[in-house]
Amino acid sequence: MTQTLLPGVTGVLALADGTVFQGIGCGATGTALGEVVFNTAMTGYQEILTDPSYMSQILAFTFPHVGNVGVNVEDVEQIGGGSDTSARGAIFRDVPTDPANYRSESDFDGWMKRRGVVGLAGIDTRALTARIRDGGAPHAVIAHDPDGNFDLDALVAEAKAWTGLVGLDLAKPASTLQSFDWDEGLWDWPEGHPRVNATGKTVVVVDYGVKRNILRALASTGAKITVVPATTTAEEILARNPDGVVLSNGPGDPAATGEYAVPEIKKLVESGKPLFGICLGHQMLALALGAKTVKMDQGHHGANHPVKDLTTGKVEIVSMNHGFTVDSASLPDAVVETHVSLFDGTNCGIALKDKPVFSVQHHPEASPGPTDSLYLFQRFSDLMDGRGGAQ
Ligand SMILES: NC(=O)CC[C@H](N)C(=O)O
Repeated sequence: MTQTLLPGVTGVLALADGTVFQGIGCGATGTALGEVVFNTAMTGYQEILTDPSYMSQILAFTFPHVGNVGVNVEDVEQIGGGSDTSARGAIFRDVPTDPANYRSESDFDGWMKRRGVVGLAGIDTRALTARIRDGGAPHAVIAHDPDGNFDLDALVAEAKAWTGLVGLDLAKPASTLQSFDWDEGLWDWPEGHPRVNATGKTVVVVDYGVKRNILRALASTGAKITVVPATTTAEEILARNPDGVVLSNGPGDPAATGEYAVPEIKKLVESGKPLFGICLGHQMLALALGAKTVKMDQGHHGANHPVKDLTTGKVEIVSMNHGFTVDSASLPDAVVETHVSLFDGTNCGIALKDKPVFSVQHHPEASPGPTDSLYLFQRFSDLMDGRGGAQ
């Protein structure tokens, strides 16, 4: 197979099946390998690109104009690290624009360069999206070279050789190595993120690649928060005698954490402590309860997904970012399905019938929005207070 490089091309996306999208490079130069997913959110590009759950993925934004609000230090979701533990590449319809916003501290393109996010603009993102919709998320290499030197066959071969996210444990590499305390609350204008004086319950958050806004939303309920590494044992967690435990979001295949995380979560469930799982934490909890997880044909990545809370009958518009899902047919009898996606009927939440344990697939912290699901942090707080059930 020989591909023809068009004149003036400085960025390419080479898919494992040999398809090559050619356009204008932006952000960091070099190459990055990953699974290509599209995100339909119209805002929040900085939060999205710094969400650790996008590790080993290349993000295609369906919204065409990106960059107009610039970047700042407040909107970074990752606790530490760069594009090695979040999105590696980004694809845009238009070349990122200069910032025009009072919160902007720097331009988006320069920030991508410093972070090592390889960018590609000027391609037909609608064609790419339609392709992902029809054929699933492809393995690909994104490349940016201002001189336009690309060995397309070699890039396609690299994409083809990658074995992908199934079976890949990324929670451990995305996690903090050391425990730390957290007291920053949810952002509000004009003061920004407040320091919260914790008066409520003590919560241990197990970090599988946690987003800062999960910690902020918890802190804003008054909880005193300690974050611990992904490999912390149930015994070590319980030795801290927390009022509740949160299992965070994170990248990679939940089933690949079966060696170190799932057995510990099982013990946490047995301990009877209130437990709240989010996204990867939800999937791992489901595995610990005996259910199965599978790779989705169509992952969910966006900020306008309708989810129904079956316990109240209410529909919430939520932020989503997942490529694996809990197989609802595999849920054991002790588990109630509490939330479902109104897009495709996939499971979005579970609770245990006889224990204070629940979890959701979507992102209740949802920075930059929507905030419909913030009530779940209160539900967890109430559960720790012994008020209300998990469902
Ligand atoms: N946001 C998350 O926690 C993602 C969970 C998991 N890595 C998935 O893709 O489904």
